[in-house]
Amino acid sequence: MISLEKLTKVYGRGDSRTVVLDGLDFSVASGEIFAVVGPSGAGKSTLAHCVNLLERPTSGAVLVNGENLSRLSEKQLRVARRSIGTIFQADGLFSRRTAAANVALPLDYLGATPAETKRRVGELLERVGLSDKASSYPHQLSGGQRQRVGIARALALRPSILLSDEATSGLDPESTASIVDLLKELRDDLDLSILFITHEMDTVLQVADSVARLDHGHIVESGALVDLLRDADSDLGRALRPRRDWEAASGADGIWFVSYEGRHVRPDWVSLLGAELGVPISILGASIERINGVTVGHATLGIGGVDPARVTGALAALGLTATLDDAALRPESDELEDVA
Ligand SMILES: Nc1ncnc2c1ncn2[C@@H]1O[C@H](COP(=O)(O)OP(=O)(O)OP(=O)(O)O)[C@@H](O)[C@H]1O
Repeated sequence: MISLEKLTKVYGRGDSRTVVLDGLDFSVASGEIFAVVGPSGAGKSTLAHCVNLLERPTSGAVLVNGENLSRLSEKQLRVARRSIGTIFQADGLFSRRTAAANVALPLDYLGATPAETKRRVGELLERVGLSDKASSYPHQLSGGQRQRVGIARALALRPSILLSDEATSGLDPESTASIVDLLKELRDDLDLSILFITHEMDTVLQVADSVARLDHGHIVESGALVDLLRDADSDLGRALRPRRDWEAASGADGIWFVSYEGRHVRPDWVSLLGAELGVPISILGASIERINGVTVGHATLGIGGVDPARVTGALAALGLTATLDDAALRPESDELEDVA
């Protein structure tokens, strides 16, 4: 478990004083992937550097399993940092070392015996599905494979926390999906707390259990991913939902946007809704995803010529809530562009 308590980072003094992180409070439990999203300049990189104590916070605390890392001396910190493994956007591999030798680096640094190192590196490469690439050099690996080597190296010292700083940015969708699957496996098998910092909303949708949105150094919204997606009033939930539905809907009349959790809803709810309202319903966009073991559906419906209160009532009778579209909800509004 990692907790931030009133974490604050200020650069400069006097007129050039900039508060980059302003009293952040959140925790990432063991077995949880907590994503932090935010626009450029929100403070994401600064947060990553403060979490692994590459930079000292100006005030506030970073606690790992109850130990306050921000109070430790440099020497104590070197030991404590082993509990946090970090993966970066650029995998940071040494080009003249094989995959195995890259993974071995932290073990070499700690003075592990060659036999111990060999055994552990073998385990780690197997863990990330690269046993057959031990002798390959970074340039002989794909971007996704290089990132797997980076993950194996981050796990070498058995951390309880994994910090992912834009680790999937720049990867193609297939490699991203495979890294996301690997992170979820690691979360479950090793009970890791994973702090996943990114600007990629699509990836958040695939990977996160919980999400926080950072803006100008503040957490402006946070919650469980499933709850945010179902909350018709959540800006973050709206920004996270698949955009194709909105594109399909633009320009049409009487557009309703519905998000629902599958287990509470009858599969034939759209037909039932049409029968209740006595009008045809156009399905302008729909998608169903499994998110953290829960089926979450999104549907964009065209329902013309019906009093909105009747639509809301009929949806409520089916256990659904919905938003009637208006311009302010469209992702092309500045506000939502900023979120991503
Ligand atoms: N060493 C520094 N001195 C002064 N200001 C800094 C320093 N490092 C970062 N900042 C400022 O802090 C703010 C947040 O920067 P940061 O790099 O953490 O944002 P970010 O969310 O990671 O952005 P991006 O997604 O573009 O990388 C920016 O306004 C930046 O100019």
